[in-house]
This record gives sequence, structure tokens and C-alpha cells, in this order.
Amino acid sequence: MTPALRRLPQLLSAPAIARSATPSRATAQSAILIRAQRLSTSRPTESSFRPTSEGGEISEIIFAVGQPKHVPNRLSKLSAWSITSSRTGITRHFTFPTFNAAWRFMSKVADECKAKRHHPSWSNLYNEVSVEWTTHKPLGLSIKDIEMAEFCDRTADEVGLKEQKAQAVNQGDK
Ligand SMILES: C[C@H](O)[C@H](O)[C@H]1CNC2=NC(N)=NC(=O)C2=N1
Repeated sequence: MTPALRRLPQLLSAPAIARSATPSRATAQSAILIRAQRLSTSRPTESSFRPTSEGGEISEIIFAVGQPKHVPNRLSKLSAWSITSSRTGITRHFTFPTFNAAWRFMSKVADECKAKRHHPSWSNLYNEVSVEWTTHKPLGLSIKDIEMAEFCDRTADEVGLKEQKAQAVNQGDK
């Protein structure tokens, strides 16, 4: 299980949002950067994507140009998602009870991808699904990525994730 420290709210908590004025690189043009302190040195066991940086380094998420103002706030609520090494996307690893459940999840997400014309980079191994959201044009994290990540969270809840026993005990859940 991935330590809670690696999750987005922690990554986004300390620092303020800085508006970048670095027009030199096309990919970074007018991007909004969030400075974030990485608090843990351990690597996520649940993610097939490399962390942004090793422990103690500053990491920043790069938003696509022209995003609504509420995007950083929406992002901060995606507590189970982590920033990818490219800093232009977010990733989450899902563990379902069965392959069947994992496939149902992917099928529902695939239907939404068709409707929204936005597609993930993802992988599946038996009951495990890794999902990464980023936007290629304009490059960076966009509102579409946020919406699709929220859709993934809702769909995973509907389908039902595998029970995490230790977590349930610690949090006093059933
Ligand atoms: C024309 C079409 O909407 C675009 O090519 C879409 C398709 N799906 C996409 N998916 C993702 N994740 N990022 C994109 O920039 C993107 N572009």
C-alpha cells in the first residue's frame, strides 16, 4: 500500500501556487505551477509510474494553458492520486477483488472516454489497474484530466475496490 504521505493533498499542501512566466519552452508556456514538497522518501508500490523526484526535492505539477481557476482546488481533492514523473499528469493504482471487477471498471471508464474524447494511459494485470491522466494538447494537466480522475474514483466505488484490511482497522471503518 502506498504511504499516505505520497498522496496529492500532502504534495500540494505546504506551498503556494506560483504563476510561471517562463515563455522559453513551448511546453511550459504560461503554465501554472504548483510547488510541492515531497515528504516521503519511499516509493509507491502501487504505481507503475516513477515518482516526480526522490525524497525532499521540490516537485511541481504543470497545468495546461487556459484552465479554469478552480482546477488546483479540484486537484487537491483527488487524495488517492499522485503526480507523475513528467509532472504533467496524475496517476492512481486500483486493486479490485477480481479480474471481472477490474474489467467492468475499465469498460465503464472506456465508455466515458468515448463520450468525453479523452483517453488514459493505463494498464491492467489480473485485478490491478493503473491509470494515468494527462493532456497532450495543450500539454499539461487539464480540467478533462480532473473530470476523468473523478469519474474513475466514482466508478471504482461503484464497482467496489478490494478491501484493505489494515487500513479499515486503522481508520475504524467496517
Ligand atoms: C481530437 C481529440 O479530441 C484529441 O486528439 C484528444 C483525444 N484524447 C486525448 N486524450 C488525452 N489524454 N489527451 C489529449 O490531449 C487527447 N486529445
